[in-house]
Amino acid sequence: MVAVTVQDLRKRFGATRALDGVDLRVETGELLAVLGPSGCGKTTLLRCLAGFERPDSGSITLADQIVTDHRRHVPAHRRRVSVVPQEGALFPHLSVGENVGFGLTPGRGRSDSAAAVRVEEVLELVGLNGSANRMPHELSGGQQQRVAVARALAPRPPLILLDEPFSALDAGLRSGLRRDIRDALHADGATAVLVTHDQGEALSMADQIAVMRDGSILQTGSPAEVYGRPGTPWVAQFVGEAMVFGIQAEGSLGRCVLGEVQLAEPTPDGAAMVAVIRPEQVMLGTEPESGGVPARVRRIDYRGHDAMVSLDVAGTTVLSLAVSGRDAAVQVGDLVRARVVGPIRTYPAQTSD
Ligand SMILES: Nc1ncnc2c1ncn2[C@@H]1O[C@H](COP(=O)(O)OP(=O)(O)OP(=O)(O)O)[C@@H](O)[C@H]1O
Repeated sequence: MVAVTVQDLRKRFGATRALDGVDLRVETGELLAVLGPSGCGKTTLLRCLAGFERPDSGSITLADQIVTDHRRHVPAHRRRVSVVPQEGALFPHLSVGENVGFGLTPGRGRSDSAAAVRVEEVLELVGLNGSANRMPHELSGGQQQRVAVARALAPRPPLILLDEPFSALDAGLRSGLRRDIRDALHADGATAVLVTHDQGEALSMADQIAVMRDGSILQTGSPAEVYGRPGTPWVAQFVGEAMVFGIQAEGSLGRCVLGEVQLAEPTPDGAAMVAVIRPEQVMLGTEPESGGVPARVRRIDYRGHDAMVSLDVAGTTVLSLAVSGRDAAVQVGDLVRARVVGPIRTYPAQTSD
């Protein structure tokens, strides 16, 4: 079932086209991440969904109700959309329980005790059971964001908007928090849109990713689809590490700076193409019979369980991802061999983005 439909949404600020025809669908119970670089229009899209901003044209349908089109603009407070901002969302003078229960007004068939049960339920979902009587200043930044998510979940809104909710937190804290918040949203059956410029956040949390650039959605798909079958070289480079090389293709084989490679799809002979190669597709060997092409190790960025190895291959910089304890151990200055494994995706050379 579709929970949110956005059609041809447009919004200009003076000469800037912040939204340039955005189309989007979010299924009920799904977490969709809108991923794009700074200034691509993510916040404007989020504000239009929340009802804080009125677009110039296009429509938004929320739970089968048109909330924005050329005639209508349902105001924010009547959309029942919950927003989890970057930080500082809690009322400092209210306890955790009072913060979470804030939107749960008694009446309309809801009793105080039902509200209290719901408060405990959502606090448990975000891993903060038994914290209802604590005050916000007694909590860490990560715990405060958990409370903000619990508060967003509590009234069972048709849509929860998360605006880079972990950007103010330490990197070390973020991965566990992302996992817990994703699990809490799923366990409650919530429909959510997360806006972020952080590809790691989008890949690890989202059911679907919509990649945005210059006010438009370039590609929508599952994290595996967007990473494994990027629609354009730009998407490949924005979502993960990717190298783009010129390639001479002949049927299902291609020749590039890394030698002969297998192509994911046959290419028309003679067509000008580029290849997109990910660092994990470049294997290093230390023996002459390893195959591939000669490469000089220029730099190693060690990251613990893996290392990003920067190579010079005939004057071109090539990256290889080496997994500790599995791949060849190399040193800066070594002459090695670099070989591409697996099928390579190609794109017409004129595809600039
Ligand atoms: N109220 C406004 N007045 C004028 N220009 C605006 C306004 N809001 C946004 N813009 C412009 O619209 C474009 C999109 O901005 P938006 O904030 O939606 O992007 P973003 O992807 O959320 O960026 P960031 O990640 O940096 O927050 C930018 O060029 C921005 O300068």
